[in-house]
Amino acid sequence: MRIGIVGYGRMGHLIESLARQKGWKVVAIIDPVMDSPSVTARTLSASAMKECDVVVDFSSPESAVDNILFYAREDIPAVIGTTGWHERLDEVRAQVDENRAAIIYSGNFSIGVHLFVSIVRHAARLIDGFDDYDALVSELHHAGKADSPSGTALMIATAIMDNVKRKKHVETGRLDRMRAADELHVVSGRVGSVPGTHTVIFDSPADTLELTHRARSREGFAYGALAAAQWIADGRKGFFTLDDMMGA
Ligand SMILES: NC(=O)c1ccc[n+]([C@@H]2O[C@H](COP(=O)([O-])OP(=O)(O)OC[C@H]3O[C@@H](n4cnc5c(N)ncnc54)[C@H](O)[C@@H]3O)[C@@H](O)[C@H]2O)c1
Ligand SMILES: O=C(O)C1=N[C@H](C(=O)O)CCC1
Repeated sequence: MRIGIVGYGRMGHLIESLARQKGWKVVAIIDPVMDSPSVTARTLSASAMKECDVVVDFSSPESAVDNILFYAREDIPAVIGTTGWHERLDEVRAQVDENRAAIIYSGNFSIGVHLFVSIVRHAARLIDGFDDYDALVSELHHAGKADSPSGTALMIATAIMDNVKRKKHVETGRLDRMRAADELHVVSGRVGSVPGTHTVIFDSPADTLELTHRARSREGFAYGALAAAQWIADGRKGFFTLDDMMGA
């Protein structure tokens, strides 16, 4: 497999080293600012990516949409790990479908988080029948993270909102007021080098239920992204999520 890496930061470096361990060829590394001789180009172009069978993108929230539309236009199968752009999902999906492209995206490519979201979905269905229980999502990440809330926290919030009928809106801001009963508060903290901790709290007057996923390193994200790279480069077309891949 010949892989291109877009964004050569914390995740890009790890993807490179795990891809090489698998015997894949790293044929392009794109980053506008990273000072490294491994970087092959500063910007995306057809010529910079011409040898790639697949691209793995862990870049920045600001560049994600333009990058995805580039992969779609150039018909390069792509794994999008970058977060912070999901509010433009519908617009991006329409263009990807129009180009009959091959894209898989997820706010979190770790298999453990995929399982965690399934567990939360199931727990939310149970909690839906017990009005005494309120809910909250919290996420902690390293101080260098550029976006909040995390893409994972938004996936978890969706799993709760889809299943707890009394929760109708997600609130991600600081609250200088009382929280309404139909709001699901998603809170973010940034500290040190935490790779990613997500907690769901279901709280009643009598007790508290806490579900936590705690990543020990970034390896889980990178392994999942490389599995997705193999899957998306297989000739399939469409705009997929990690759930589609796991379901298949
Ligand atoms: N989906 C997942 O499993 C998962 C896991 C970890 C991180 N992430 C997300 O991946 C992204 C990157 O995370 P990170 O910790 O590696 O960040 P990072 O800041 O360490 O690295 C990002 C790199 O992207 C580069 N970049 C910026 N604009 C670019 C562009 N237009 N083209 C190419 N490169 C560009 C930056 O120069 C930087 O080197 C974030 O959005 C983060 O939330 C997702
Ligand atoms: O380190 C990051 O940045 C992470 N981003 C993803 C998110 O926003 O959920 C996944 C966890 C790590």
